[in-house]
Amino acid sequence: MLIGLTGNIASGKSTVAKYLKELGAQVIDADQVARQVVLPHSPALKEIVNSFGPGILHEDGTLNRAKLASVIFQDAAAKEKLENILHPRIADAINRQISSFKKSHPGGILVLEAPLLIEAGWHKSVDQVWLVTVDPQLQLQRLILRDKLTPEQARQRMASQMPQEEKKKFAHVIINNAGSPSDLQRQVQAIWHSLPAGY
Ligand SMILES: CC(C)(COP(=O)(O)OP(=O)(O)OC[C@H]1O[C@@H](n2cnc3c(N)ncnc32)[C@H](O)[C@@H]1O)[C@@H](O)C(=O)NCCC(=O)NCCS
Ligand SMILES: Nc1ncnc2c1ncn2[C@@H]1O[C@H](COP(=O)(O)OP(=O)(O)OP(=O)(O)O)[C@@H](O)[C@H]1O
Repeated sequence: MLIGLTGNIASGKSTVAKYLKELGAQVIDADQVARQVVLPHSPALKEIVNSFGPGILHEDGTLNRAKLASVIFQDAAAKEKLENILHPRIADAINRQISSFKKSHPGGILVLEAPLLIEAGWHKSVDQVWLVTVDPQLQLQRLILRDKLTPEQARQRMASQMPQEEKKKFAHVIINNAGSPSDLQRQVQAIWHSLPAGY
């Protein structure tokens, strides 16, 4: 069974994924895969330099993520350009991991944690969509605190994603992260234990 775990920025996906791992789930983290495809000398990094210029790299040849973020989160065309370079490669890498999991764990549960699961259309390939939701005020607070962004930068990042209300239409399970971390953990445990027997 493949579960697509999604939610907007700083909604709490990684925290949910951490609790799921404690329960024995295997998790693929799409943000992590996105980092692997842009390692130095990768074809994706070369394409990014061709599109955004050599100034998008640090002196040591690694991607300057903060600089790229400041470009794409205030320019929808630049964001689309980056996604066109990265998403096919991220999808290929994820599909390889899914195939290998299915071979090694027939009938097992695999979680794909992906912020853009629905925007990228990957929700069509999973068995269930689990959506982590959070009130925008709390989301803003948690995002500023975690990533040390200005309120303006945080708002730009939030505005670059599909509104949470729209995502609810695609969700089989909604995990409301308005409470404490232990409230969240209890919800995750309850959902996990309600999965059909055999998984
Ligand atoms: C712009 C980049 C370099 C910023 O890197 P940074 O280390 O600051 O952030 P990180 O990668 O940890 O992402 C943090 C969060 O930003 C949001 N986010 C990232 N990319 C996007 C995007 N293209 N559109 C909307 N939100 C995004 C997600 O909620 C994500 O969880 C990086 O996010 C990136 O390469 N994005 C493009 C690839 C992508 O679409 N990744 C999403 C996973 S499929
Ligand atoms: N219930 C909660 N109470 C307080 N803080 C929380 C709660 N849930 C998550 N957080 C904190 O909020 C921040 C965002 O959570 P998390 O990193 O899990 O979100 P995310 O959805 O994975 O974000 P991203 O899309 O950026 O990867 C983190 O600093 C996390 O520790």
